[in-house]
Amino acid sequence: MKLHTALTIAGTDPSGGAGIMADLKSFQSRNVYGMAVVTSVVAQNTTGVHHVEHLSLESIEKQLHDVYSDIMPQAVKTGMIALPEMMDLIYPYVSKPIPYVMDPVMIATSGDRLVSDEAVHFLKSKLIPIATVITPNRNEAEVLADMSITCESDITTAANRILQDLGPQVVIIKGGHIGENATDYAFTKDGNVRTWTSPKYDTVHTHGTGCTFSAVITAELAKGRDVMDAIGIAKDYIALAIKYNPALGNGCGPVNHMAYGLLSNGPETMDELLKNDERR
Ligand SMILES: Nc1ncnc2c1ncn2[C@@H]1O[C@H](COP(=O)(O)OP(=O)(O)O)[C@@H](O)[C@H]1O
Ligand SMILES: Cc1ncc(COP(=O)(O)OP(=O)(O)O)c(N)n1
Repeated sequence: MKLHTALTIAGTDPSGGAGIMADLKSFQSRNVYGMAVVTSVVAQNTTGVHHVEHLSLESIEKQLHDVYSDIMPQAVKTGMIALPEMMDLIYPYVSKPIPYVMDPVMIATSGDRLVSDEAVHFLKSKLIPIATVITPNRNEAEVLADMSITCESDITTAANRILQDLGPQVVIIKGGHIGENATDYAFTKDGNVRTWTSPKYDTVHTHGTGCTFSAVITAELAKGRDVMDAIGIAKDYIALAIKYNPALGNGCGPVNHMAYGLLSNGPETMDELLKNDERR
């Protein structure tokens, strides 16, 4: 059996909700063989980030070498890359001719900063220009476009600034923190604009939504799917994953990576599915 392959380069979350753990769950759910290079070991859970330890450049380089010299990924994504030196190291790997999805992770939902100011500068000048897709949330888009975003026309202005000044192929400004619905906006370098909307679920359990959304896009690009179709699948996946979140932990809990696979083709609810499962 030939499987498509995808790589994530990011930080960890021992509680399994965000970072590399969310990425690998997303790849697996989309039937893609997942690989992972760890940049930083983060002690975090649903209540916040409690400790961060960056791996040495030597360790990151050796991990990258061992992946790329053996199993070539068909798409790659980056998440938490905390330091400019790490970005410098990663640059030649993500500039290979495969789709590159960049989640410009800066701050966790808990409010904890995950990358340094210098790293943000490097992200803008070096990594974003070579990205196929970037997926900023509202705060990240504000930093990248150097403006505040309060309404739909601000989203268009910010996206155009990011496309023109920083040069990715596609920018998706995610709507988890803007507006009454969860509307995501994709703008392409050649002037196309598309939106995807789902209800905004009234829940605190959205830990790792950005990681999951960008990882599903990466998995679909690894299969050779068109970018817009990949975003559509990621949007349906994340909406169901949030709607059927397992309400774990004492704070902002993780999403449900089984929901899309179980529910996207049928009318059943998650409760009915679980009942059927218990009877088996
Ligand atoms: N409460 C919610 N209900 C439905 N979709 C949501 C909700 N919160 C976030 N999303 C979706 O999850 C994805 C991640 O968005 P966002 O929360 O803005 O990013 P981040 O996790 O990076 O802050 C987007 O597709 C967004 O529309
Ligand atoms: C190691 C690590 N990487 C990224 C994040 C941020 O995750 P994200 O999906 O943007 O959403 P929240 O977890 O902030 O809700 C993280 N927490 N840890």
